Amino acid sequence: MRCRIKICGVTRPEDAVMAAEAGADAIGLVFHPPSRRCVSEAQAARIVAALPPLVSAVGLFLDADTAQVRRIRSAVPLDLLQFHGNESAAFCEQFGDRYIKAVGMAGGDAWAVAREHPAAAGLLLDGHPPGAAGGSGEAFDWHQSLPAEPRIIVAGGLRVDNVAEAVETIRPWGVDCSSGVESAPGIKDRRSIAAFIEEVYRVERHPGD
Ligand SMILES: O=C(O)c1ccccc1N[C@@H]1O[C@H](COP(=O)(O)O)[C@@H](O)[C@H]1O
Repeated sequence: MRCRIKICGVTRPEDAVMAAEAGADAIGLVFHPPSRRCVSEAQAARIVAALPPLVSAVGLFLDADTAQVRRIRSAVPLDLLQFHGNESAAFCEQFGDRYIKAVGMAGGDAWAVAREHPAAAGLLLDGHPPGAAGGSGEAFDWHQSLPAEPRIIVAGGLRVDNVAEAVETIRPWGVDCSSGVESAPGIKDRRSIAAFIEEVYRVERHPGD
């Protein structure tokens, strides 16, 4: 089974196209105003409009209120929602969209979040402490015991030089990378994205190399 790849924190249409052309399965749009990668609705709509077919657009929220999520959903054609804060299952499910629930692995309990969100399409394990924002480039201990779940997405501090170890150790459904493929916050780097995606493909073809 091929490990899916999401490139998150995209702020420019050209970066979304570049990621898709390099092989990304999904791109992420951050709707969290304090983030340096936060996009406006208009910016997000332009990015999604530039995406080729069969590449998903994921909208990332962090403890946003219902009205904000609804407003953005109706302005931007998103394929999936990603909730990166302390959102309850009832909150996440109210929108009727498929969603990914993030777990802050620095002190977070992945089993508890998995139990609390049986309807989540994905469980994204990130390196940040629960309650803090993600996108900080912090990895978590991939060798710790994790829920045996088919829907795990590994995030947090992934880069071209460590993604192979994460994939080999956890064998996740997907990986998600933001700061590790940037030249500046929100500005994606073509070579880093291409190298990152190639590395995921390589480790799947030649595990253990
Ligand atoms: O990218 C951000 O600014 C951000 C802000 C708030 C919550 C999450 C955020 N990013 C997500 O965090 C993970 C890991 O990112 P990184 O690769 O360690 O930089 C990923 O899903 C980002 O989109």
